[in-house]
Parts: sequence; structure tokens; C-alpha cells
Amino acid sequence: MAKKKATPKTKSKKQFKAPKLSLNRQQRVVLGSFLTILGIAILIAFVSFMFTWKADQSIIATLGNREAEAQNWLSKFGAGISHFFIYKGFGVSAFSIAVLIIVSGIYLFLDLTLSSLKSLWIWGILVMLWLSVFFGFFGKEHALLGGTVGFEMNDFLQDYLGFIGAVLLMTFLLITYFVIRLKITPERVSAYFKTAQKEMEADAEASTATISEIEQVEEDYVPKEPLDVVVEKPLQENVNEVDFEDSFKAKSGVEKDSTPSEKPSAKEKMTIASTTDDDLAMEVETTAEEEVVENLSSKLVKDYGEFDPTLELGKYRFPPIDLLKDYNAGGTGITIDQAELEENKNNIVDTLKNYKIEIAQIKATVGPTVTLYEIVPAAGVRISKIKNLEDDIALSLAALGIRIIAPMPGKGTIGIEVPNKKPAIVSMRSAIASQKFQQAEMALPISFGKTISNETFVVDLAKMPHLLMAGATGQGKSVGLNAVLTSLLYKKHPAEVKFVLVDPKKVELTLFNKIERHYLAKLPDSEEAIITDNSKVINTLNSLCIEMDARYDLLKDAMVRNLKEYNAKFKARKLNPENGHRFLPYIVLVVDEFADLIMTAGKEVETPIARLAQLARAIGIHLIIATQRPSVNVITGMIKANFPARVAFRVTSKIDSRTILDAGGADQLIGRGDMLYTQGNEVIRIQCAFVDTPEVEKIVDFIGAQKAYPEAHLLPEYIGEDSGTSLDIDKSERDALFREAAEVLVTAQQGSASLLQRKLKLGYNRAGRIIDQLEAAGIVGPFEGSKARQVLIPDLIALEQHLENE
Ligand SMILES: Nc1ncnc2c1ncn2[C@@H]1O[C@H](COP(=O)(O)OP(=O)(O)OP(=O)(O)O)[C@@H](O)[C@H]1O
Repeated sequence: MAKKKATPKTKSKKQFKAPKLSLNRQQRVVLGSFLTILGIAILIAFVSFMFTWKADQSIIATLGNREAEAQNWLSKFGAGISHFFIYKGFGVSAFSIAVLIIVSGIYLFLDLTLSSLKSLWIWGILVMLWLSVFFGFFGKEHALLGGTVGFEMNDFLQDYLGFIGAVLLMTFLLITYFVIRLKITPERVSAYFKTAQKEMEADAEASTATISEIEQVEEDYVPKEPLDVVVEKPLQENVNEVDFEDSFKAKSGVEKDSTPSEKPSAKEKMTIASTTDDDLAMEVETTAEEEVVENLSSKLVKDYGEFDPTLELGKYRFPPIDLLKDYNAGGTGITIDQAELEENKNNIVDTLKNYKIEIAQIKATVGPTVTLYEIVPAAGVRISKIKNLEDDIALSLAALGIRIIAPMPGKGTIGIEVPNKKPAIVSMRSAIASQKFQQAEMALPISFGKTISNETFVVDLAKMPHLLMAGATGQGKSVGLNAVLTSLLYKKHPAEVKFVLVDPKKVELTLFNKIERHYLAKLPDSEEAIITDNSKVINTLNSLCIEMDARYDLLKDAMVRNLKEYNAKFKARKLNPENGHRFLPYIVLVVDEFADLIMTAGKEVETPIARLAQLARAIGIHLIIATQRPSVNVITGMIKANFPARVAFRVTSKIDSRTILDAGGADQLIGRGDMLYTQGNEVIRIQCAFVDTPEVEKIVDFIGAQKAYPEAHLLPEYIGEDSGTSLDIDKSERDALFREAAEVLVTAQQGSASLLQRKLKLGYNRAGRIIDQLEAAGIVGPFEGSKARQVLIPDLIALEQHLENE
């Protein structure tokens, strides 16, 4: 069955894609109406020609003459065209040309599938030629029947084959037509007669049968039930696969609904057929069921092509590479300084010798910022001994940022990384232009920079699936974030990825405001897409959780396991948008300064972040969280467990390095984009690609100047627990302790629920309720994360007045 399906699919694709692509809907309507009207005109002319051809014969030669008068209903045009097609052409069979033109026009006008149209034309013209030649037999008596072409062709055949030969050839062509076009085979003909005969017999029996006889007949059919399964199976398949297309749903619905009434007759037919003729049973099945299954999504794909999510911004152009600066253009690329290499090598060998460590071999790899010296110690030297000498070796090399990797994973050597005296800047331009990035077949490719061996380091954010970034201030974190965002902007269409940007520092990510309507996602009620207010972060995170749940429901409904499969199915038009299905872009949440967020909102932020991190990988929501302070109260166990991919820029202490990487080393980096990356086990040293603010600005300007969506991608609305309650609170429903509570807060000038709990000895819920009532009364300000609310009344006297004036 699968084979069967594949063949017509590819065939039809080849045949009918071209006309689909060349005309848009308006052009189709115009062309369609033109053809329909032209066809009708020709038809009228042809009909008229049947009566007026003799009268118009004389003016055919002088059609250009305005004075000449034609009898044809369509005057000279009608006379001319009819003369050409009927008299000179194919005789009466030329009528089929008019019909074909009308049908083509209707097809275009109604935007019907062109596949059947093409075969209609081919067969129509063949039939016309055959008829024309056939009528050519009578050409001498009736010139109009076969037309000149028909007569001449017939004459030609007769010259070579004789009359009998020509008749036999024409008969053979007729048989071929019946067999190929109408699929009439001897078996079908005999089967048809047999069925007709049986039906007639059954009718006759039924008319004479008594009620008991009918019951008897029904019982007779019971043993043949298994045949039902054969009939029903395709129907079930149909439902599984379809789910999506409403039109199909409607169709299958009709079929299902009609099953009770129609099925018995089908069953009857099958039963009769199976006892007499197996071939008939086959015919019934395939024509009724297969058609529908085949039609489902493939019909839509055939007609409209695969769904293209980028179509709305079809003219979108990706930013050109020239917007990025080439920092190495002036020759500041990686230079191999032989003297420096030699000096470092000697230093390493000498230092190790001082500690009685003999080296068998040493090899250097020069990277952009550091050079890796790989040493193979002489036999019998313990690795831990070298590792312990890390600081001593660093001292004797007089360099900051020495890192010892003992042993090098998978190499059997010990690595000593020594910073270069003249580090090279790795430009974002080179990272983006690299073949590795350009050819990356990844969902969300990120070009981080270059490894020690000068290879561009490209990873897939979708596989990470979340990224934690840490580094002390000024070590390259913001540049790193920009490198991530730039990578995605260079590789992903606005329809494919959306960013949710959280920037409490208010300056780092504001640049991206310009691409709000292209790439950003926001809450429906918020003005700015970039979130700078911590209290709004909570709503956004919860909204992302809602989006996550909604996406899981869609995936479940579509019976797929992840976003990639879902979108592939959607593109193949197997999911019906009317059932809520839509193309799902990846969502990348970027939080700059996570520490700040945790400090102000604590658990309220941590819980949704952890939930998203745990569950969102399959549905295409990926988190990137950056922090200056990688302390354990910021990067909690729960967060760490769900962020296997980590990036560490230089941090100030070994403890911080351990918190972020579960290993030391980040404290020994040299800064300026020198970073360590891990995705579980191996730690890789990378020089982060450098992208400066003006470069990012150029990119967002370039994108921002292009046609955009009407608004930013909207996330689902989240109604926070605290919002909306305040204004509805009725005065009469105020708590008995309302006044006392107001006095406590005004006296303390601190709007906190816990203060009320302590002073009035209340439970948490009641204190919370009173706070809401106080907010509604305008005594305390709105909720501000974990900070206490502002008290809006300065003292008790003012409170008295405020309450009296209410
Ligand atoms: N990959 C890099 N290559 C070269 N220089 C870099 C790189 N990354 C950062 N720098 C240098 O370090 C400076 C500070 O970088 P950046 O602004 O990214 O630090 P930061 O960690 O974000 O600091 P803060 O946390 O205070 O925002 C940059 O202005 C730049 O001069």
C-alpha cells in the first residue's frame, strides 16, 4: 500500500508543480474567466457555423475587409475561427476544443486541481483527432464532418492501408481508448453483467419473500462477517491519518454516518461477490476507500505545496556577512611567534626538570588566545604530580591563565595551556562565515568562537537543551550572549525562532527592540517586548509554562514526540489549523543577570524556570541564563540539574568555577572572551567570538528595516494571582482586622504580609487577603516581587482621613 501511494505522489509532483508556481490567485481568476468566455464564444461561433458556413464561404478570403458581412452570430471572428477549426481543421469534433477551453477556464476560476485538467486535454485532443479521422470516411459527402485534417489523414491511411486496414486501425485505437482511459476490461464487463443479473434476481426474490424469509437471508450472511473487517480497515486508517483535514473529516464523517445505511449494501455486494467472483470484490474496495486515504494531505500538498512558514515574510533577507567587522583584516590574526614558543617550551621543560619530571615528547598547538603544549611524560611519572605543580609551573612561566589538563581526554598526554603574549581577536564574522556554521544542519546552531586548535566551535542549542552562562563582570558575558543571538539571527528565519529577552540591566539587550516584530515574543498586554521589570518576568515565565503545556497538548494530538516531528507533519499539511494546530517556532528565553532576578523574586522565578528547564526541551523552548554571581544560592541544585550545558567566562574564585562547571579552571582564564564550555563531561576551552555593539546595531537595523509581522509573537496570557483582585474587593467584605492591619503597616511604613502575620498573629492566607484589601483601598502599593510593598499613606492621621473620605 505504501508503495502504491508513493508512485502517484512523485508523479503528480513532477507533472503539476510548474503551473501552480507560475500563477497567483488573481491571475488564475482573470485567466479563468477569460478562457471560459472565450470558450463560450467559440462554442457559439461553432454552432452558428453549422448553419451559416455556406453563406460565409465567400467572405472567408476577405475577412480583413470591414465592409464584408458575415452571417455567423459572432460575425467575422466567428466565421474565421470556425472555418479554421471546423472546415480546415477537425470537423465537428472541433467542438471539443471549445468545451476543453471552457472547462479549463472553470478549473482556473474555481482554483480546482489542475491534475485532472491536463489528462482531460490530452485525452480530449486524442478523441478529437480520432473522431476527425473517423468522420473522414464520410468526407466526400459531408465536408464538415471530418474537416480537412480528418479527411486528409483518413485519405493518407487509406492510401497506405487500404479501406479495411484503416478501419481496423481505427477499431484498434478505439479499443485502446476504452481499455486505458475508461478501464473497461472483459472481466469488468462480465462482472458488471453478473452483478446486474444477481441484483435483479435478489430484487425478484425480495419482492416475493416473506418477513421470515428475509430474516433467514440475514442469518445466512452472519458467517461471512470477516469481510466487514476488510471494508472497515481502510476507514480506520483514514481516521488515524486524517484527524487533520476538516474537509476530510467531513468526508470521513459522511462515510461514518452513512455506514449504517450504506454498509449493508456494500456488505451484501461483497458477500455475493465473494461467493461468485473475487475480482469484483477487489474493485469495490479500492474505488470506495483508497481514493479518500490518498486524497487526504497529499491532495493539499499537491495543490498548494508543503506549508511554508516563511511565506508571510517571503521576501525576508538574512543580514549579509559584511555587517560584521573583520578584526583580523589588519593582520592581527593568529601569529606564530617562534621565539615565544621556544621560550615557553624551554620554561616548561626546565620547570618540570626541577621537580624531576622527565618529558618524552612535547607538542604545541597555537590557538587564538592560548597555546596548548601537550607533553608526554617519561615512563613512570605520576600524573597527579604534574597536576599538583600547576601553580609552580605557572609561576615559572610568569603567566596568568595557565591551565593544566591532566590527562588530556582521549589523548594520553598532559596539556598545559599558556596564554599568548599577543592574543588574537576571533571575529564574529569569521565564526559566522566558517563552513562549519554555514553548513550546520542544526535546529538552533550557535557559533561560539574558536577552540584551541582554531576550529570554529558550533553547537546546537536545541540539543543542549538549555545553557547556563556565568562570568565575573567585564569578562565577556554580554559579548557571549550577543554572539549567541547573532548566530541565530544569521541562520534562522523570523518564522522559525522567537526570542523572549529579559534584561534587568536595561542596557544590554535593548538594541534588539528594533527587531521586535520580527523575532521577539511578548505578553499580550505588555508594551515593550524586552522585559526589564522583574515583576513582569514572573508573568512571562508562567506564560511560557502555559505555552509549554499547550504545545504538549498539540504534540499529543498530533501523535508526535517532539517539535521537529510536529512541524514536519504540519508542513506536510497533515494537521488541521482549524483544530488549533499551527507552525510552532522555537522559543529562546534569554535572561541576562539571573542573580538579580533570584534576589528579587526568589522561588517565584525559580519554580517556573526549573519547570521549563525540565520539560520544555521537546517542545522547542530553550533557556539561556546568564549570571555574574555563580553562587550556590543563585545557581541552585534544581537549576543546575536541568542545565547540563554551561559556559564559564573568567570567575573570581575556584568555588565559583566549581559551582558553574563542577570543576576548577574558570578562575584561571584570562578574560576578554576566554571561556570554558561543557556539556556534561569534557571541558573545552574556547575563545568567544567578538561582536561589538555597533555590529549588532547594524544587524538589527538591517532586519528592522524589512517588512515585519504586524506585532511581536504573542505568548499566552497569564493572569497572575495578585493582579485583578484588588479593585473588585467590596468594602463590606473587609476583614475584621482591616483597620488594625492598616495602622500596623502605616506605622511601620512597610507593606509586608509577614509583618501583619507577626504583629496580628495571623495565618499567611488571611494576612495576604488583608494586604489585597489594603491595596484595593489605596493604602499599600502593588505587588513588587519579594520586596515589601510600598505604603502610600505617610502617617496615622492621614490614614484616618483617607478612610473617612472613602
Ligand atoms: N570575545 C571577546 N574577544 C575580545 N574581547 C572581548 C571579548 N568579549 C569581551 N571582550 C572585551 O571585554 C569587554 C567586556 O565584555 P562584556 O561587556 O561582554 O563583559 P560582561 O561580562 O558582560 O560584563 P558585565 O557583566 O559588566 O556586563 C568588552 O568590551 C571587550 O572589550
